[in-house]
Amino acid sequence: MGEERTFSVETVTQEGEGLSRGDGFVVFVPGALPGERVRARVVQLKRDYARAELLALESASPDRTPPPCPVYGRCGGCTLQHATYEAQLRYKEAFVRDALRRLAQIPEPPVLPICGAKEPWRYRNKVQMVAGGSPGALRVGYYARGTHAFVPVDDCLLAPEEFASLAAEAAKILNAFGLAPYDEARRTGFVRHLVLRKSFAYGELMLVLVTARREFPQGQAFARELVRRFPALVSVWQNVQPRPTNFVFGDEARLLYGRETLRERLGELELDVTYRSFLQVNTRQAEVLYREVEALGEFRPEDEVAEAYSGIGSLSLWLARKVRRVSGVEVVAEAVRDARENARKNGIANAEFHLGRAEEVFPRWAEAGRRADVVVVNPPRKGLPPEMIRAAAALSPRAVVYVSCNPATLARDVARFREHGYDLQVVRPVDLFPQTGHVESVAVLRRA
Ligand SMILES: C[S@@+](CC[C@H](N)C(=O)[O-])C[C@H]1O[C@@H](n2cnc3c(N)ncnc32)[C@H](O)[C@@H]1O
Repeated sequence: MGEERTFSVETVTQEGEGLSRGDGFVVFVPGALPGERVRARVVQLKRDYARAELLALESASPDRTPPPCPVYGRCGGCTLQHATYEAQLRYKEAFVRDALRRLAQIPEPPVLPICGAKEPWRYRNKVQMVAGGSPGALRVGYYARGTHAFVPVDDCLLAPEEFASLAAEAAKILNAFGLAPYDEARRTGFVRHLVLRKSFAYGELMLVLVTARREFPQGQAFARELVRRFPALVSVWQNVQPRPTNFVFGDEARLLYGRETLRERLGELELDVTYRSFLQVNTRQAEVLYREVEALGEFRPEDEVAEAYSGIGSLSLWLARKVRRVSGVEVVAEAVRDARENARKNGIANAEFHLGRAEEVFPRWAEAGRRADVVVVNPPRKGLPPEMIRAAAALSPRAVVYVSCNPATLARDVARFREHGYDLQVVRPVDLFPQTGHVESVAVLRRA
């Protein structure tokens, strides 16, 4: 501990930490890039690894670029702003390839070049901000990495420009109403979060104020004031989260102004998005992702497709136009309702949506003798439970199209699918999250 040394950095992790392996011992140096020699001080020593604080660059990588965001490094959002976008794409391709090598034991993984984003800034259609500051001086921002320490952020460079002025106005109005940020320790105050959404196709805005208590007599006045200043605001909600949890939203909500949903378009699809439904946060790259699913999945007009984790049905509905029938399974009731409504609105009659846990619904289908020509899965970061993999294989599809937001769980699941007779054919990484270490992939597995 405290030792100061020079480290040669070999790779960068998804968390944006440089990794040095001198003498076989792993040292993470946050902020260092592959190929760099850095002076760093060891600040954490564990049995298998250490973490060191970057003091000086002895030789800088040509990938290095000054991070434009003033709170970069303090806010918990971005981890790769100090690398050029071209370098970020190289690193992300390597994350996917390395995970498949290490965790699926595929020496030469069939990874196609990553689809980078045309616009690596201001791409997010949604942000969840935290209320902080003090009574009378409420501000919005984000949590610092891995903690609940408040970092005020005036303008997040991943979010649309109007979010900065909308959040600032909301804070101003709340301060004028004497509404303070909620203080967990003292159990005082009112406002926990501000969630903002934008439809890129139509420019519509939605705001959700998450409060610690239900009583909000100024609610409608708050919404009216904001809408007067932001006519694009079509929907203002209050959500009540009385409990201290990591879930932003509580169960209870009230529409303060306007419509319940935001209108968005993905390709040819018109979507209604409620305030709590999952929509890929990068609208433009979501289209790129779905095009890749369509192209690599090699769907046929006579195909029966089963999609697990279908959300508000955007991918299922995208595919429904190319195949005979799509059946989606999703665990959130509102999302299933949205998906059915979206099917109706788009005049799509060959897509059906089922409420339930995919790992329970798929086995029931298999037991009932149901088959699928292609299974599509798009699970959360933790990937697929083993029973889901078993059930997907039991539908005996000719292919499984796996849309993943986590290369590590993708690689683990690819190895498990192999035990059920499905081999990895191809993977296409798609960058949905520029400036961060996250990477999305479309993997196609075929029956051997
Ligand atoms: C990554 S999102 C995919 C959404 C959709 N395919 C899309 O592209 O917009 C994952 C979805 O899985 C749902 N989910 C999580 N666990 C589930 C489970 N056990 N069974 C079914 N759906 C689940 C979540 O509610 C979420 O909508």
